[in-house]
Amino acid sequence: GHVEVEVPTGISNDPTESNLLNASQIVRPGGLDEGVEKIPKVKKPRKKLSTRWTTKPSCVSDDSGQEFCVYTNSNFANGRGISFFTTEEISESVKDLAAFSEEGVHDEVNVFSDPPWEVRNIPGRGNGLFATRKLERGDLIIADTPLGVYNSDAFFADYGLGYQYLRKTYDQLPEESRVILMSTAAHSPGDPIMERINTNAFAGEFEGQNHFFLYPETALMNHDCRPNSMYYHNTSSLIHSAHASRTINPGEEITITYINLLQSGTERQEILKMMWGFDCTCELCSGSELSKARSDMNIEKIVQYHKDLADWTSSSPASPQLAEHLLELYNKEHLYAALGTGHMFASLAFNAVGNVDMAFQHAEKALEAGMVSSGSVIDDVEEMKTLMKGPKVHWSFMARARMG
Ligand SMILES: C[S@@+](CC[C@H](N)C(=O)[O-])C[C@H]1O[C@@H](n2cnc3c(N)ncnc32)[C@H](O)[C@@H]1O
Repeated sequence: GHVEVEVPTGISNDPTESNLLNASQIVRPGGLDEGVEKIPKVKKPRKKLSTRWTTKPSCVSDDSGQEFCVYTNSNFANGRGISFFTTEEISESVKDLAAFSEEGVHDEVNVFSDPPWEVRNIPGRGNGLFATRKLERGDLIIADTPLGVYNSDAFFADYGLGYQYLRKTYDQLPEESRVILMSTAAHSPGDPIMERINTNAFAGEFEGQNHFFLYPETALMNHDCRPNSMYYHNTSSLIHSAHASRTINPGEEITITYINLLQSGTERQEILKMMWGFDCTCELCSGSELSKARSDMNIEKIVQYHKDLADWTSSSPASPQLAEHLLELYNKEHLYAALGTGHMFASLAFNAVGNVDMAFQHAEKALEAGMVSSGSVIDDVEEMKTLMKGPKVHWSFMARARMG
């Protein structure tokens, strides 16, 4: 038969598509695990890891004969459970991930006994997270594992049968987790599981293919075009964590971005309306025409500077001054989550003209910022570490000075 489910949209975790930034064009991907390193260790009794599916997989094929099956492990993450709707090959490789092979990997996540926030319902935007304590840049806000991971190729242009398989991903979870999943919002009527994926799931690459990840607690965060937190999704531990990207005061709503922020206000509003059904009334979107026009201009400049700084040909206008200007623009635009990228660019730009001291200083700041940056930025961590070990043997050293 066919899997016949419409394609969900998904809050993107894909750096090439709609992360805040895409700095990794010029750098090689590095350690994807940095995002969770600093969570404090708490000893807790833990259940044994199990890589065995707790329900017999049920499968369905598409037109080309590709099979997609529902795989559930109800013991995952200390009994929270997880369901995959993906290929057999991926279901096999998943077993080697830290999420399934490292004992205690989920002991500090999915714990919401004393969070620094509370859930409040705001007319016009549903539930949201509001800070109950003061948070500083880098502080952990929320970390959870997905209840569902769905291969995007398992979604086709029609409905019906496919929904039955989505339903299985849900039915096979432990009862408590089913309640949590159903308590997430759906912004359109339709199939209850499909619509929850549509409204809440994060899109990202997983084992070489695009998938949607449903993190039900993280899903409580509303969108802001100048968010005060930044998330990072670890595809090995399957932990999604959000950290403050600036100081957040008690009572303030904690927000993330659903989209690439380096787009004009009009573009942002169109996408948010189309994909999540709301008119963005964040501070930036409801500002004066003049302030919005200024912001659009700054964003255009930022996008151009990114291109220039990532361009290592002799015609590139990149320079340390240009990188410093980029950092100023991030601050002006309150794009605090992007500062790590700015420092990374600055470090390379200084090293490229042989200013090792400044290259080192910016590399340090880039690493400091790593925790509050998006996945693509964290990939740059290795790059900065290598540069700090030996700026003069790093590929960027004098790279622009030599071009003359
Ligand atoms: C991932 S959920 C966020 C949590 C949701 N508000 C709830 O009640 O569970 C996404 C949905 O929240 C609403 N939403 C998110 N950000 C919003 C915003 N800035 N303004 C209005 N509605 C928003 C939209 O309905 C959107 O489809």
